[in-house]
Amino acid sequence: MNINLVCIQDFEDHAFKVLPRSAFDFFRGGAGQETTLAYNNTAFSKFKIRPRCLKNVAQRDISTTVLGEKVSVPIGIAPSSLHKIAHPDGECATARAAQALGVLYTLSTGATCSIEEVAEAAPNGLKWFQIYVYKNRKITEDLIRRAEKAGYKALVVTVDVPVVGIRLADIRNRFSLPPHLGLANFEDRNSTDLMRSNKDGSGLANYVNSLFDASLEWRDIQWLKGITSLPIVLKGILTVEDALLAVEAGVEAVWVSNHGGRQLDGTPASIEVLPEIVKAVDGKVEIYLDGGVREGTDVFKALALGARMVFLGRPPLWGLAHSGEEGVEKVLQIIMNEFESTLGLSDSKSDQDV
Ligand SMILES: Cc1cc2nc3c(=O)[nH]c(=O)nc-3n(C[C@H](O)[C@H](O)[C@H](O)COP(=O)(O)O)c2cc1C
Ligand SMILES: CCCCCCC(=O)C(=O)O
Repeated sequence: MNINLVCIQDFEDHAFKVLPRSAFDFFRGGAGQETTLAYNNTAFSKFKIRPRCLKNVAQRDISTTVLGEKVSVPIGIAPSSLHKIAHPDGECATARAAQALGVLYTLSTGATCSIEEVAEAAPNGLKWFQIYVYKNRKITEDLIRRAEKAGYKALVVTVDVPVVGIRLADIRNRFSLPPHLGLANFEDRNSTDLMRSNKDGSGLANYVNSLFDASLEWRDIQWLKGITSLPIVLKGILTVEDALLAVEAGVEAVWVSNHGGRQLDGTPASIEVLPEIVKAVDGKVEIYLDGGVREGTDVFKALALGARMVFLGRPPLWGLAHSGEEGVEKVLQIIMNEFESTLGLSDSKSDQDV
């Protein structure tokens, strides 16, 4: 391990050097002029930490619980697709690293290792499964059955991708699934081949816009609740109105997110809208946040503003690109250490004090 890589930005800089350009752009990029992507990365600096002192922080506990399950830290791994583009071990390596550190891992529908392979690679780690709703509902239902059977503990339903965001870099690069890789959760080659059809731009956009169900409505959450007993987490909420509708729909948690700036450009940073959502939801369900979390101080700020957990999207991918499982572990350790240090320096013993 290169000891010069001491923060998450160092791992991103390293990934820029080693990944093919279209892969790096796919992972890093956002939608449109990337204003939301940039807000996500800068908005944390608007919030300042008020440190207290002399409160005996010799013993610090960074663990917490999420939907009733113990995790070693309130930092989880957000779902992201196509990990084998970053490293041949793909999502199995990411899940193993998460398991080693007691970190919650969320597997994407668009993974390059299957639901079952990841469950086998990290049998003792806490794992959630992220689902997209397909026009062909049977596809979604089958994925849910497999996730239940394989021991995933919650369903993360992503609601901010009725169509794919306009990702200019992917269009310019004609981004597509490399020929040696497949969408491991699908045996049907025809649909996977849609992701390779990049003559007019992004193959990923062709796939999503052809297959995902853009007619999804709030009442479909009842359909999902009716076909699974897993807790449901709604990912991609950015307004008080939708957070309240989510609570009314009976979901277990709301995940505040703008999809890492990859969907609608011009939306606020997720950390900006967190306080109003927390206030409106008033403790009725758990609230999580992702988008631009890169340092332990960001974790602290999100918790102080009412999030129960934060999630990392790109950082594990940078670790994976560096050295597979070991690199993901290193990235996680860095931010866990930073968070523990922030607790100490602000005179907090645990997330209860934040
Ligand atoms: C390369 C990449 C692929 C992603 N794939 C998915 C996905 O399959 N499902 C999903 O719900 N979110 C996906 N996301 C969004 C992340 O879950 C998360 O919301 C976002 O990356 C958080 O922002 P951050 O990267 O600044 O941490 C993806 C993000 C990236 C960067
Ligand atoms: C099954 C393919 C999923 C592609 C969507 C990936 C995604 O959400 C992203 O941001 O990229």
